[in-house]
Amino acid sequence: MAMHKILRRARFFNPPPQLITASHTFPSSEAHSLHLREISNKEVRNTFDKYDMEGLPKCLNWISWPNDNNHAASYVVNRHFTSGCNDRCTQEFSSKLLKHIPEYVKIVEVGPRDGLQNEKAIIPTDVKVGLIKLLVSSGLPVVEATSFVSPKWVPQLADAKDILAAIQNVEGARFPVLTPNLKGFEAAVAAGAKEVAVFPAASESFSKANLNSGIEDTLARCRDIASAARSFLIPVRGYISCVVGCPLEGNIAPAKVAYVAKSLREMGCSEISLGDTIGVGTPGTVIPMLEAVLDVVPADMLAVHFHDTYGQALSNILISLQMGISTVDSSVSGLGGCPYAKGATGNVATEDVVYMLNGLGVKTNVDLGKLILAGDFICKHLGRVSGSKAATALSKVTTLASKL
Ligand SMILES: CC(C)(COP(=O)([O-])OP(=O)([O-])OC[C@H]1O[C@@H](n2cnc3c(N)ncnc32)[C@H](O)[C@@H]1OP(=O)([O-])[O-])[C@@H](O)C(=O)NCCC(=O)NCCSC(=O)C[C@@](C)(O)CC(=O)[O-]
Repeated sequence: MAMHKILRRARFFNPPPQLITASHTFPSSEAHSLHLREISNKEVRNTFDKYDMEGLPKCLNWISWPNDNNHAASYVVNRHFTSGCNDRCTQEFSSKLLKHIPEYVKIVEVGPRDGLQNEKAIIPTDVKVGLIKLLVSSGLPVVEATSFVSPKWVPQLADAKDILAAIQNVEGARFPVLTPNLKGFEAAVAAGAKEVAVFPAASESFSKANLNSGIEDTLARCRDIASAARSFLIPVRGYISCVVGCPLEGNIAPAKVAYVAKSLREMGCSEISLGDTIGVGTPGTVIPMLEAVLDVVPADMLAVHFHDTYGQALSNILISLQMGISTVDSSVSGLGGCPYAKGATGNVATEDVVYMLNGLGVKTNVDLGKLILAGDFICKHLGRVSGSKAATALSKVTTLASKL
């Protein structure tokens, strides 16, 4: 195939990695063949210039940093794979399918808490603190740091006090912590917490399994926390677990979720996060649940919290955005799972959420390249590959770039 055809085709497969892959599949005997490993950057630039390909200057910038991994990664991630290259198509759709999508989405990173709480081997405190700092440096506005729960119930988070002490001077993000009862709330405040979260469930059985108390007793404890928090001017987030399905009871009726949401609102929670704890929801079950909750709590007070057990999290998030919700919980590298919800896998990966939002032209202020570095850091420590599809794909791109 003539080189200009290869390049023209490459333009439609706009991201550079595909361009590179394509180049490897064509014979280097071609007059202007683009065997990137064998020709210099200058020659690559000349080849692109010769064909005056629209959009390719972006590739050239990228190629001009071949030996700087971070640069290449950050370029690919931040410039090439953003809505920037899709502006036209985003605008076309915006009046129809995307008209309710918010311009900005607040991402609440729950990796250090929800992501790690289920890990069996105890992770050193300084690794958790290192992770939190990397997450903050990626631009995430809220990083849920830990939980002040019973160490007998969640041994992994027994170092909650030390974590808060170590991040007292970290600026740029808020660090809420989970508190199941007044004991936990008092310990959190003493350790310097400025925001807390309570976490009742919409399922009676799960509530008992997770908190050793039923829904009503748990709500009473939440009320105690909310009232104590008011006197400290501490905002309280209210989670609801099992909003579409429960590992013990099966399907959960939307009315039950709305009841708990209304109770949390009435006790003064500033934000209510709807948790699909075991990741069974699909848009088919999430929509009626959200409709019921939206009857009692406005969209700007709601967040969604999807686990990705069945691979449905991104579609559920998209639906939630279309229904006016603009706060999304996620966990770097898709870490996570609840120790009291058997079979539940990780939260939706933050990298995947940011990638999707970038593609939609929605602002998050998160630097995907830096976020991927945070994911690499914790995955290396855990000896595990990332659960994020976007991070995995983009890391391959970076590897290719570093070989150029
Ligand atoms: C609520 C309790 C404590 C009740 O547990 P309990 O056993 O009924 O509590 P208790 O009051 O009888 O006390 C038992 C022991 O725990 C101590 N204790 C009591 N409270 C605390 C505390 N705050 N901090 C530290 N220690 C505490 C207390 O002092 C006592 O110590 P002992 O005298 O035996 O030495 C327990 O069930 C618990 O800690 N549960 C937390 C479980 C948890 O963290 N699960 C995961 C988070 S939820 C989740 O993941 C869902 C979510 C939010 O992410 C949304 C989603 O994904 O959908």
